[in-house]
Amino acid sequence: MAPTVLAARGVTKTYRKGAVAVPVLRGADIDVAEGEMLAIVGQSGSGKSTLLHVLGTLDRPDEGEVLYRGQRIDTLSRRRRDAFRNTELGMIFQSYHLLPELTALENVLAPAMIRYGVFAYLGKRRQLRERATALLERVGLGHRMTHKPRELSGGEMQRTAIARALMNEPRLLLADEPTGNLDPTSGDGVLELMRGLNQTDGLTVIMVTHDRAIAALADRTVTLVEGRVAEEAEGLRVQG
Ligand SMILES: Nc1ncnc2c1ncn2[C@@H]1O[C@H](COP(=O)(O)OP(=O)(O)OP(=O)(O)O)[C@@H](O)[C@H]1O
Repeated sequence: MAPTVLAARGVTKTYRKGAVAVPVLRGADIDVAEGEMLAIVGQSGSGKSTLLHVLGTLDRPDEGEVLYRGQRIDTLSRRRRDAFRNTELGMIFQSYHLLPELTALENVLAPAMIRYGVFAYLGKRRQLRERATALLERVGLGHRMTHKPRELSGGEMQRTAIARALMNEPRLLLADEPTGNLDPTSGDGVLELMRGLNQTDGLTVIMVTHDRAIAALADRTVTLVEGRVAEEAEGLRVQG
């Protein structure tokens, strides 16, 4: 059994809209094993994105703990959480979140610029550009390096976002409805790419989806029900 790389313990999260409290997570527990591809499913509004954001330190739980290799990460300062995300995690989103004024290559380089700071970045520029170029080639975008996001298709934007997520050599890829805005063919390409990164490079992947056919590509599926994480029986997942 592979060791746990990321875990949530008893996580609660309630959003407040005026006087109304909306409890979203009510004691969620999850263990993500090193090297697995895990799908998180659940009805719309069940808290899938909230859980992913908490696991990825974009959001803090009200109660409970988030652990990375056994160390608390939810209690880190904002600065250390930013650094943690920059070096250990790659994240991709349904709407890509690329910087519109930058080319595909510059978007992929951005995490390295943040990691090293401008001066150190300039010193390593050649090797970092080589890495970014190789990543874009790997995701099939060798011919789109100088295109800006508006000049790319949805599938190409998501591939660029994946290349960017890989720039700082993360151990984990967190994906929130990565194919939600894509046509089936582009979506399949993005999923194949993620599966390949998991199987060939050993990247641990956590993917939120509302689509059980997509979840069936993962090694394991968990469901969010009433703010808690329910493990699915193997047969249930296959039947979808
Ligand atoms: N920042 C916020 N402020 C207030 N309410 C929020 C906030 N973020 C999420 N919510 C509410 O929390 C609930 C869970 O949202 P979340 O996006 O985690 O669900 P989800 O399972 O990912 O949904 P979907 O599949 O529709 O994307 C929803 O009712 C949502 O309206």
